Amino acid sequence: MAISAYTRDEVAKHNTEDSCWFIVDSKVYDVTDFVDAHPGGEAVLRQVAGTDATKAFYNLHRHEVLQKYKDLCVGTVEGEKPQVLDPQPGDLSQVPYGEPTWLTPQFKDPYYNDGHRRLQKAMREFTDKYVYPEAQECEDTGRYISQEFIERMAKAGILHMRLGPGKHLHGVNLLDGAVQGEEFDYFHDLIVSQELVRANARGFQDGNMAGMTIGLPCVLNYANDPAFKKRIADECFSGKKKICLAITEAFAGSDVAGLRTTAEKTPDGKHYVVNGTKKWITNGVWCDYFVTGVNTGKGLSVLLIPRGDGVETRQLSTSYSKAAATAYITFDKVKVPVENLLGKENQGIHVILANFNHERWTMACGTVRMMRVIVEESLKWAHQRLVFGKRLIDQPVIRQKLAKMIALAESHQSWLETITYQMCNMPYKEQAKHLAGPIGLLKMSSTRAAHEIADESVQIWGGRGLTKTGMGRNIEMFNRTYKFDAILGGAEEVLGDLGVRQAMRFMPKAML
Ligand code: HEM
Repeated sequence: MAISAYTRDEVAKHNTEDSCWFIVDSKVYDVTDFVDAHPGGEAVLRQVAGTDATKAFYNLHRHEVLQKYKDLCVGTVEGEKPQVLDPQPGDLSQVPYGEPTWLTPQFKDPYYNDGHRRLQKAMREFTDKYVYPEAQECEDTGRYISQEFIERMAKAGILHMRLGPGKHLHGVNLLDGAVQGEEFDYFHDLIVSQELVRANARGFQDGNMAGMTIGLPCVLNYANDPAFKKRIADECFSGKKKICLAITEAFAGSDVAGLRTTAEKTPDGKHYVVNGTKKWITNGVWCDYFVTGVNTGKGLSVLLIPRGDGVETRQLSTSYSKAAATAYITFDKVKVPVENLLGKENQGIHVILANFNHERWTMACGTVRMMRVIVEESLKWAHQRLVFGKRLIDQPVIRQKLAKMIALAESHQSWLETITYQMCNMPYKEQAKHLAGPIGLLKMSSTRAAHEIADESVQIWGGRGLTKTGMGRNIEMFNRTYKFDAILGGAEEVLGDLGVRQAMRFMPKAML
């Protein structure tokens, strides 16, 4: 349909009961049939009928409202061009500090190659087109991730990529050839993690197969039978079956030696019988497989327990969305074949520890990207919000807050990239020795920085930063949920201590 052009005088005539038009950013909107449905009420729209309502609109709405209601746009103002950026799926942000340095055209960077850039572009488009709408709906309603969406990710190779570099990626079609599985390194991994976070829904972020990301590596690395491993991997990577990691209990969190879920062998030696409970198990509500930490008498063991007789899961209500499907699980005389043992009996601690660094590093990737989202949102808001006749950005106190937020986001991205570079260039076994400490410190420091950014941003946004809908909803979401990263995967204090204890091991006899 051809877009009509109207003069401002023509628009001005549409200020009657039967015809209500106004201008936003040189575009003409006919809201005559929408006034009754307008969430902000009819009166406010009637007050601006026939006028240019650009300032009023952007003081009260996010730009995406206009994208959602684009059908109300009937034309443009003759001789004028819209000034406000209209981001499309896949676009990079043009807001200063809205993207990391390597995605900012005027800067050079030492780490990323063409393959990384191709993957970033493909992931951004996928996230904007498919992840964002699914994430926002699930986050709001608490609905669980849909099977259709899981299969879409499986087809694009995203489920494979979530586990990081490795043989499981070889020969897999990754986002229509954006990257070859054989080339996939930790910078690709970082890109996947950081792009997915842009769906701005912390509960859904975990609901989006986080259990698989931390549970399936235990099977890939520690299954004792190749056929068994292949079957479980195929089922999970295709999205047909879902898997999660079930270690934590109400009795014991980080202290895995205190686990009270027991597994006793049957007299014929063919099964374990499992009894006990698990708490805060991400995705547990809808999972088919539980990679479970159990006490086998002389130590900890890890079993892959399929959902079946004696396994019950129920939803826990936490401060993020129910879309995360966080579960309380009970195992009541559950019979598990001995073939489902991962690693060796009583030596399960190795199975659990092996993936910790990757999990923590992935969480740091997410936290650091979310910090940047908050910086970008706050910069936009400070430029568009008018109070006492001035923009917020014109107040020195607001600029101070932004300066602190930008510095925290930028410095943590740089530190993250330095560590990622080491991960790319160090054998996995060496990483446990040399990088567990730095990764622990990075995660600890990122979540402390997130705490500062959440706090400062709410002060900038005021009531909107405390409101779940509308302009400040991402600020509200971040302020409510940043703590998940400060607790899950190792609490800040535990990780800080780990970082210093690792340094102590390498301390020379250096005297002052
Ligand atoms: C095409 C034009 C418009 C559309 C599609 C629209 C849509 C909406 C929507 C969806 C909301 C709910 C909050 C949100 O999601 O952001 C809202 C709230 C609101 N709108 Fe509009 N609106 C339009 C124009 C305007 C204009 C021109 C004004 C004022 C002059 C206005 C005043 C308000 C107010 C006061 C609220 C409540 C804000 C709050 O709770 O903070 N709207 N509008």
